[in-house]
Amino acid sequence: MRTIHSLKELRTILRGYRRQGKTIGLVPTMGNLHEGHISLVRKASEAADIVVTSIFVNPMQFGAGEDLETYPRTLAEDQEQLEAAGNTLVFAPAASEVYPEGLSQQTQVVVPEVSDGHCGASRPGHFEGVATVVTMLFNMVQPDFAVFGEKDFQQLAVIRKMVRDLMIPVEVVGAPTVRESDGLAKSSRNGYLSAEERKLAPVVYLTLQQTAEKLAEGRTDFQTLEQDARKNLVAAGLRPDYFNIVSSRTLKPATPEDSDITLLVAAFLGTTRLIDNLSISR
Ligand SMILES: Nc1ncnc2c1ncn2[C@@H]1O[C@H](COP(=O)(O)OP(=O)(O)OP(=O)(O)O)[C@@H](O)[C@H]1O
Ligand SMILES: CC(C)(CO)[C@@H](O)C(=O)[O-]
Ligand code: BAL
Repeated sequence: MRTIHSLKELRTILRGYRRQGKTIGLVPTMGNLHEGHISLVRKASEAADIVVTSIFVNPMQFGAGEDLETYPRTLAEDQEQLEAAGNTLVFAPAASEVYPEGLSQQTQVVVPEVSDGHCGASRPGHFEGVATVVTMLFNMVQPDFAVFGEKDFQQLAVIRKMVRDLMIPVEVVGAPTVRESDGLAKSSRNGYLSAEERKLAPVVYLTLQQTAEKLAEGRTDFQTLEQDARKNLVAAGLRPDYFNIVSSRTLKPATPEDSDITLLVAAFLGTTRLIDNLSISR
């Protein structure tokens, strides 16, 4: 497995693979890898000859006061895990390689509507940063397909819409959320939790499950269910950012006619912001 920092070198190597007729799968990440990321790499390696995992903490998707500076950077440990998972190339560029003219000069990709609510409302500019860097990664790697986790449900919806609208010739593949044994979705940011907070964290998934059960029983009083879920999180010591019951297709508030419904949640435990989701069909 090779680690490449320069775009020029990446392009040269990938050109060689493409000439040999090899298929390329991309797994975009911000590093500090865990079993969730590794499941994406394994999925990619089942379908592609060459798997490229990018590791880049993208400054454009972080807002003021967020954790850009403190976000864990653990390249050596990440490389070990990737090697074991059958990854071919690690692309770990510096910010100056991705944004040579800085952020303010950068063209941006805006994906309206689907970016608007939920995390998009709480983190203004976040999905513009994600859509822009993912477009750039697609242009840098030119993969046949790219794998993204369903843990970041809205992000996946934004990327799918962007690829459709801009006719980007990359297949977007979703992969299920990998969880700890107590249900907590694996996330790099779980590492910020104190031991005490970590014990409380499973309530996020538990609340999703309890609400999904009520929906499966046929309840359509969505606002009451959302309020109850928020109260449940508060009672457990969390500070909910949002708990929204939406149409899985549009991410707009669910209606009683919707058969595919997704529950989206973001909540703070201390200063750590956790996100999760659960989809049901009824
Ligand atoms: N538990 C998980 N299961 C499946 N995929 C995951 C999981 N966690 C992250 N991913 C996916 O891995 C890719 C890279 O995500 P990222 O590097 O932001 O990891 P993260 O652990 O979600 O970090 P953060 O704590 O910053 O949200 C994304 O497509 C994301 O959806
Ligand atoms: C897709 C991504 C790598 C873009 O920076 C990031 O948002 C992430 O890790 O989910
Ligand atoms: N996994 C989403 C990346 C972010 O929170 O910035």
